[in-house]
Order: sequence, then C-alpha cells, then structure tokens
Amino acid sequence: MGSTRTPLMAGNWKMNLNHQEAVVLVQKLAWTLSDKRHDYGKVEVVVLPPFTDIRSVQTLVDGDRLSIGYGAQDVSFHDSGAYTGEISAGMLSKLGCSYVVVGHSERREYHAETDEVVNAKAHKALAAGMTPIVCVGEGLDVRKAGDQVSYTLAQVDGSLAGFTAEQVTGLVVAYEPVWAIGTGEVATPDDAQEVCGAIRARIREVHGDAAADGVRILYGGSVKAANVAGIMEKPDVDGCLVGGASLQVDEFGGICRFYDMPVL
Ligand SMILES: O=C(CO)COP(=O)(O)O
Repeated sequence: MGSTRTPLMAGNWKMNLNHQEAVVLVQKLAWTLSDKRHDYGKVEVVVLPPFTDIRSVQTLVDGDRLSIGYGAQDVSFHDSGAYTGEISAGMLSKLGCSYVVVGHSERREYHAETDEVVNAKAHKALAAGMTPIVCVGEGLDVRKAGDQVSYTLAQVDGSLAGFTAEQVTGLVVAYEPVWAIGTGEVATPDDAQEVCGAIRARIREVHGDAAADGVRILYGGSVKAANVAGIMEKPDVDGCLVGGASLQVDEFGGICRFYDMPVL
C-alpha cells in the first residue's frame, strides 16, 4: 500500500452482538492486540457495532483508554425532528464515533439506498466531524459482464458528489464487490487492485493529487487472517472492511496484524 497512508482495519459487525457481547469482544480484541504490542499508529483498528452497542463500547474505550476506534453502520440524512427510527450524525458524534459507514451494499439492496441518499448521508457525517466510509462495488451480473470498473466509478461519482478536494482527502472509500460479501468468495488481490486503483485514478482526475494520495481505499468481501496479507500487498488497497471475520477475535486480530501473516 501507499507509504503515507495509515492502513485501516474496520470491523463491520452488521446486525450481530448485543451490548454485553460487544463489550466482551472489544475487551478480547484489546487484550489480543496489547499482548502483541500492537502499534495503533501503524495500523488503525476500528469496530462498527450496531447502534445499540455504541454507548457500551464508548464507555469501555474511554474507561480503559483503548486505542481502538469505533463508529456506526449507518446514519440519517436528516438533522433532527420527526423521523421515527432514525439516528442523526449529531447523536453519533456525541457518542464519540469517528467513522460512519454509508452506502453499504446491504443498505443499497434491502433499503433501496441510491447514490443520492448515500451522498447526503456522507455529507451529514462529515459535517458532524466524522469520517464517512463510503461503500461501492458491483454485483455478480456486472462482474460477469466485465463492467466492474465503470459501474463502481459511477457509484463513486454519485456518492462523492459535491465534496471538496480537501474533504475527499480525509475520506475512506470501501470497495466491496457484492458477490464476495459473506460468500467465502474472496476477490483475488489483482481483482481488488484493479478497482481500487481505478477509484484512486478517478479521484486524482476529479480532485487532484493531494486527494488521491490521501484518501484511503479499503477492500471488503470475505477477508480473513489467511488471505489478508496478499490483498494488503496491493498498492491501492489501504485496509479492509471486514464482516464475518470481525466477530472472531483471533481472525480480526490477525487481520490487524496483516504484516505478520504469510502471503498465500
Ligand atoms: O460486507 C462486508 C463488510 O462490510 C464484508 O463481509 P464479509 O467479510 O462477511 O464478507
């Protein structure tokens, strides 16, 4: 990966673990990483629990002064008011969240989120002082047709509309090919590089060198301790957005220590 960008390993727990289980997992993760004298400045570690767990994670992280960061899996594009069931960016930043996932493929698919909605959510997250993790990626049909680059770049254009170059510099974009999510079907490191490289090139074209060199681009989709090292060797992959494996402390701990892992 690029030498100036700090790698980011983010665990998207999805709709798993209640607040008590969340505390146990974060404690175990902190213990595992401290046992290995993990340098959080070298690889940033973030967990993304369900909303109902965030307060408990905050209390643990603050109380024990852990260097593990945390964030949310979604945010409303409304600021406040009569929007039953919604959670605002202001509420999340007040809980100390530093990241918010927007546009995960599961939200795009099951909640009909468009690039416009994703873009509005990303703007709200940034305005509240959090870093959006903007997810993009193609489904199987698009991949089979060989259109993964153009499809994903169109999502990037739509989801990042209206951002300044300075804002893009601090963003995180996650390339998650839908066919590789939760299927055990991991994209090859070359597949990940192809699209992550194209995303960076598009950002360079639209926002310039500083934005392209600063933005962190993650790969997500069936990442495990056993396959992470090969993916992280690619120059345009700056980290991983991890689903299933982030629920297992040994797996996620291994992913955070990717440089200790063999390249298979
Ligand atoms: O969707 C993902 C992370 O956001 C990837 O999930 P898996 O790692 O379970 O494939």
